[in-house]
Amino acid sequence: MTAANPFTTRDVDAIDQALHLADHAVAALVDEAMLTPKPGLVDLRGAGAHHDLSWPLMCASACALRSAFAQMALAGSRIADDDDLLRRRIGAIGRDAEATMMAASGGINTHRGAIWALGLLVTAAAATGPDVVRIAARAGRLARIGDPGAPASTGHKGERACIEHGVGGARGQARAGFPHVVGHALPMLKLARARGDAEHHARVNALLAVMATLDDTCLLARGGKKALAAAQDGARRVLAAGGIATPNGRRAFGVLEARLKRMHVSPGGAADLLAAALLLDRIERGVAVPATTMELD
Ligand SMILES: CC(C)(COP(=O)(O)OP(=O)(O)OC[C@H]1O[C@@H](n2cnc3c(N)ncnc32)[C@H](O[C@H]2O[C@H](COP(=O)(O)OP(=O)(O)OP(=O)(O)O)[C@@H](O)[C@H]2O)[C@@H]1O)[C@@H](O)C(=O)NCCC(=O)NCCS
Ligand SMILES: Nc1ncnc2[nH]cnc12
Repeated sequence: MTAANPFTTRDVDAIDQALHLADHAVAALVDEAMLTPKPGLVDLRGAGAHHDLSWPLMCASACALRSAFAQMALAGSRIADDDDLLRRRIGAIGRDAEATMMAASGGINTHRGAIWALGLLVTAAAATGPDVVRIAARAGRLARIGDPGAPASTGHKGERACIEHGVGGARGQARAGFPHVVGHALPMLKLARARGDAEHHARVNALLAVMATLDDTCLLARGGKKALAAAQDGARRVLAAGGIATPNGRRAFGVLEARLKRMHVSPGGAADLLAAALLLDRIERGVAVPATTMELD
């Protein structure tokens, strides 16, 4: 006698979809970590303006988050008719994911902003299908819902920078429906590919398009308004010179990179939003998940 299978075909499909979205999220984080060159950030050349990070650590942190992203995506498809409950559920998974990240990184903040952004996006994608505008809009709606399980204050540097400088930070970006992802990174990725930039150049240009106008609390917390202005101005100059694929753009990129290095600052928020854009790009294009990421757990 065989035991009855407690799972319906719908359950199995939802689990498959959740794992697939989680693999996309991990792959997007790994692609972001390894993208080279990035100004002030960890890349294959080194730790940029950071003293405690490296690309293998960023990749290990990304891989450790697979299960959390899958749980969020599963919640997104299962709790489709009660957004308040869904918000509470993914808040709890997100806080657990932050603890998982800290355990994987030995206590270093590798991906807090990314858990927030990509977590909301995989949750939304599980219920909307591959339309990136709808995914970002639904993620924004979820981010605007209060979470009674969240502490009144995180006490993090980002929150303090938001109060001090009057900016929205990671929360504001999500609540607005990820305008820098949908309106800056993804269009630049498409434009750069269309004009024949190599894929890694297209991705660097997408990062610069985010940096050019983002109120990045990672920069503000470390170097104040001066650092933010240097990053925004430098990114605009590279893009105005034709982007990283051109000789003038590369020269401007060198100037930007040297300036951020001197100031010991890094655009960590823009890096998270690039990863968010790479996630949506993968979903939109129906990219096959590479076998290496499928086998990570
Ligand atoms: C909502 C939370 C993200 C908490 O936000 P809060 O502002 O309170 O905390 P921070 O962690 O300080 O800031 C958020 C991180 O988001 C990134 N970021 C910054 N600006 C923006 C922006 N404009 N738009 C989007 N994202 C932004 C940025 O992350 C990157 O920087 C980190 C590295 O910074 P670094 O200075 O090196 O490290 P620190 O440890 O801070 O300092 P040092 O000691 O090393 O000097 C790196 O992690 C990048 O990811 C900001 O840091 C969220 O945590 C929250 O409330 N979660 C609760 C769970 C939940 O509700 N989840 C919902 C489902 S997902
Ligand atoms: N590549 C990177 N370097 C530093 N901080 C980051 N946060 C997210 N990605 C990052």
